[in-house]
Amino acid sequence: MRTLIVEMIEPKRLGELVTVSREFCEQPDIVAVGTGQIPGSFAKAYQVEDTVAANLVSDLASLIVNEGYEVILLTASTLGSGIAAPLSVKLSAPVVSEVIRIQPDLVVERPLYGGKAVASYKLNKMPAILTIRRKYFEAADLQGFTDSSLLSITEKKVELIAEKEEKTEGIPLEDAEVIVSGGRGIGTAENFSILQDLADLLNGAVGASRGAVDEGWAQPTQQVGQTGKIVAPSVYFALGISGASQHLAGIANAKCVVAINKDEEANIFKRARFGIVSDYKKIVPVLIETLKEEA
Ligand SMILES: Cc1cc2nc3c(=O)[nH]c(=O)nc-3n(C[C@H](O)[C@H](O)[C@H](O)COP(=O)(O)OP(=O)(O)OC[C@H]3O[C@@H](n4cnc5c(N)ncnc54)[C@H](O)[C@@H]3O)c2cc1C
Repeated sequence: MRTLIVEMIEPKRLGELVTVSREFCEQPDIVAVGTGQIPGSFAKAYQVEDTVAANLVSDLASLIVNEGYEVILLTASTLGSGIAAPLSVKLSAPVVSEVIRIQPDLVVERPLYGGKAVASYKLNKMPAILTIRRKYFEAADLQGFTDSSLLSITEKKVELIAEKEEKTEGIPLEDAEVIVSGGRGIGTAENFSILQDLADLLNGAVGASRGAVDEGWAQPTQQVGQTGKIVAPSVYFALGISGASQHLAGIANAKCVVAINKDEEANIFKRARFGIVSDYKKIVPVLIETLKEEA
């Protein structure tokens, strides 16, 4: 099937979409968004520097119709979701968002109800647009680079006039292999510093439940869950977090969850591979000391 990837030039994201594309075709085409060389080997590559979704939709739609693409793959990101919805309207094409698995015969799966269920959809009409949830597909190893031709934008509906990088310290939650998250059970904003110490030792990042964010102990950007970040670390520490379904929705793809909670009935223990029923203040300092000795 003729498959088109539309994505920012970022090897990991492109690699994940290339893996997905192999379910539909041997070699996809790409519209690479941004500047720089396009990593990997694509049948045909177009490049567009404009990163504003609203500006890309009309010309993307024309390209898709002219070239006869059948499957359009984007990441479930701000850009991908920003393109997918209006593109679907313009092409009268179905869109399935947050896809986590591709099954045979054009069946795709996505989580529902904050990860409590998985829904399967059969794609009956082409072109079909899929946004793919990050970290559910192993990124393909992209060798070499592909030359591209320019995809010109006919109408700049919105102009990006400034981009100011927000200073965030440490590793972004979405990329972290280890996350140490705290909830309302942490007790105070100051107590979060011990979570940072543990995260630093493990080269990880500090996350939080909405409970902790609502208390003002952590930043909204640190919130994990249904209305926060969807993360997929190798190890996720949940300290003083009860394990509400909305929080669990954010860690559905975490490989190993370690929970420390005073309440042995806490729901988080149902999701945890390792659970310690205790006050985190007794456990975390010991963990930190042990890790320092091992280092
Ligand atoms: C529409 C909607 C969207 C939501 N989105 C999100 C979201 O994205 N992310 C999210 O996290 N929540 C979200 N929530 C809120 C969610 O329902 C819970 O209220 C929230 O996750 C609770 O946070 P918590 O576990 O930190 O707090 P609590 O539920 O108050 O739990 C605190 C836990 O800490 C334990 N504890 C206390 N002291 C200690 C100690 N010293 N040592 C160890 N354990 C201790 C307690 O036993 C308890 O289990 C959402 C809710 C709604 C309605």
